Amino acid sequence: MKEQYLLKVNNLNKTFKSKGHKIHAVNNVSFALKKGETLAIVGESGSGKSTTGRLILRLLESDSGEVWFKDRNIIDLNKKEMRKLRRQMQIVFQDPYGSLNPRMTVKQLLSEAINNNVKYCKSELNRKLEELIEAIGLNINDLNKFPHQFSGGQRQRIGLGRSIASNPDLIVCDEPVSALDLLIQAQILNLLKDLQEDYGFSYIFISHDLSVVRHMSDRIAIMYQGRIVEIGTCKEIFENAQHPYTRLLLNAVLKIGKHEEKSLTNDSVKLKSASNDVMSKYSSNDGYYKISETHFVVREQVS
Ligand SMILES: Nc1ncnc2c1ncn2[C@@H]1O[C@H](COP(=O)(O)OP(=O)(O)OP(=O)(O)O)[C@@H](O)[C@H]1O
Repeated sequence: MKEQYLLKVNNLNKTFKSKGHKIHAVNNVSFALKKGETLAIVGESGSGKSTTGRLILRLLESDSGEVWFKDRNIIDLNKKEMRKLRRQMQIVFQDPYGSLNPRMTVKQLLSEAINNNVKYCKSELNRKLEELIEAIGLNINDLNKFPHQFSGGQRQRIGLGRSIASNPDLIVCDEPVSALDLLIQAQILNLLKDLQEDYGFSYIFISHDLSVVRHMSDRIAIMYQGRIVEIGTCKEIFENAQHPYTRLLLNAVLKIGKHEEKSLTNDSVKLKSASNDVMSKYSSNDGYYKISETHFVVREQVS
């Protein structure tokens, strides 16, 4: 793998079996990510975004494909090697509440993450705790509180604190703001950007909402039914989208009007029926969509 890429994903595949049906959740997905870069993965519900994120961190095992992180194909690593590497690859979930142990104080939650695979002495741990609580915009007095004593936005800050505690290189953010109201969303997005500036993380930012990723991302990958159908810089996607499905997602954002940039993609039923119309051109007789390779839009070829 070339030096400049932190992560390179090659032909990743994952199929699930559900009630006798086979679902190709991730279908030949390839992309690369540079150090300090943010790549957004956007698509409607069920398009395979979360599965892609989980495969990259090996929270889920792929059927085939490669995931090069720095100079190693992590698919080949054993459990012990992977556990060690996980300090460098973290995930932030939509609902941090589910991943925060309600019986642990913030101090315990953050200390556990700081000490993950490394043992710090007490004074060094306290110094790291202070630095971390300040970085996520909480107060030193908050260290003794429990998760239920915080708002949703504050809980997301704690989740983020746990993810950055090991100073990772890559953070997969899986819909990190979609459970929050608009004002709090903006605060968390700003925090993510500030942290990236200070610490140099690379982000894979998963969202169903193009308007959320617009000010966050260097590049955007559009996913539809397990495939990346278009990938380009933020400017290219917003100003010169090539794929009909990308244009459909953009229409959903822009329909609201110039002044209030808010996405209609939350209305997944409406979007689903519209996308079925748009994509029916590419549909095969057996009911499964086949997006021909010629409609896969890549502007930069990665090697
Ligand atoms: N453990 C599983 N077992 C069976 N099917 C699964 C499993 N996980 C995901 N799927 C299916 O794989 C497809 C992709 O799911 P995935 O969660 O990756 O999509 P998504 O784009 O992240 O959607 P959402 O935003 O709703 O989470 C969906 O059809 C989903 O139902």
